[in-house]
Amino acid sequence: MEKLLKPLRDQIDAIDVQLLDLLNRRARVAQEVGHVKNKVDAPVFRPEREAQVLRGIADRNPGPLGNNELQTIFREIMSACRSLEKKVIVAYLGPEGTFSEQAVYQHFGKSINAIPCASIDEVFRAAEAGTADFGVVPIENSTEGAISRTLDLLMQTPLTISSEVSIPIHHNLMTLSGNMDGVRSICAHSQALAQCQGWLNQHYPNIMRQAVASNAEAARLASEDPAVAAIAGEIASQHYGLQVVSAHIQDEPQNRTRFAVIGHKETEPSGKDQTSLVLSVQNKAGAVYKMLAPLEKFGVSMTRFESRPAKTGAWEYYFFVDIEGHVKEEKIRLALAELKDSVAYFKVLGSYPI
Ligand SMILES: O=C(O)C(=O)C[C@]1(C(=O)O)C=C[C@@H](O)C=C1
Repeated sequence: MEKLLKPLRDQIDAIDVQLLDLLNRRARVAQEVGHVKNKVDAPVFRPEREAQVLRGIADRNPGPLGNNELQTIFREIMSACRSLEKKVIVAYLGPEGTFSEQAVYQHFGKSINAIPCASIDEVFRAAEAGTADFGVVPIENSTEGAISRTLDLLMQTPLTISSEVSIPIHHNLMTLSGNMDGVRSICAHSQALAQCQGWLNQHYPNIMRQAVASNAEAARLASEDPAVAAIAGEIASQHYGLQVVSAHIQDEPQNRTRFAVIGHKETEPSGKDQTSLVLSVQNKAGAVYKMLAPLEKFGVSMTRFESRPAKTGAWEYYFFVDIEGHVKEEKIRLALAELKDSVAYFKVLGSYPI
């Protein structure tokens, strides 16, 4: 066998030499880009450009490598090249081992400084104060709906949404021993407990459930106490030395969470974008219908519509609306100008690639 492998491995070695040369050539060009940007104080991280590069890879890919795998590789190549210009600092809802951390690396690649924060509020503060270039916060879960704290803070912040990341959420039940002998409580973030409640009711109806600050915190508790089981993602089990008792216990197999990347910089059009808005209208018959009329008039598609109580006690609502297109596109500009005139509250949260 070794005899057959040798010439094939020689081919791989020769290709790797070429890849090495090409990667470093690419990195040197990125350094030049960095010098050009430096002169005019332009942002290093350009989400619209990275989205275009990744789309281009998928469009031109002849295989046999899959688009997802190639995009993961190119994400890391860009992350490494970008770090030669500047290592971006990203604040996220920690501790380490959470799905938020996974979202951070999926979006920015590994060549960054990732800073775990204790709360969603702290992520906003870090990005607002400039301690971090960007913040990553959960915005919506496909099973449990909106993350209300994030929506409330998005309304108040001067930051804009510069990108969005969506990741599959797979929950696992884990303990130190890998079985449930002697376990008296199951700990997780309240969202995770809610996302697994059907499974828990069926399999462990008599074990107490306890909501804690994060799934990673639950994993940390389980790593210190054999009577505690945690529900968390795979990274947390590795991080805290736990064994998975049951994998993929979420009630909804397609469970996903969307994260917003927030920062001071607005994202330029990438050719395939969406815009997030917050709107409200007076509490009158037909007001919501009228609010949306300009979108229909200019042929703008709405991809999300979510209402939140305005906390006035008067049955008034804020509407979180996503539309297709970028604020810099003529059609969107016209539709929003008209919409703005007809509503009581109007805020553009950001335009970013989809
Ligand atoms: O095109 C740029 O602006 C670059 O800085 C290069 C590059 C890349 O490696 O392709 C790196 C960082 C940016 O976020 C976008 C792309």
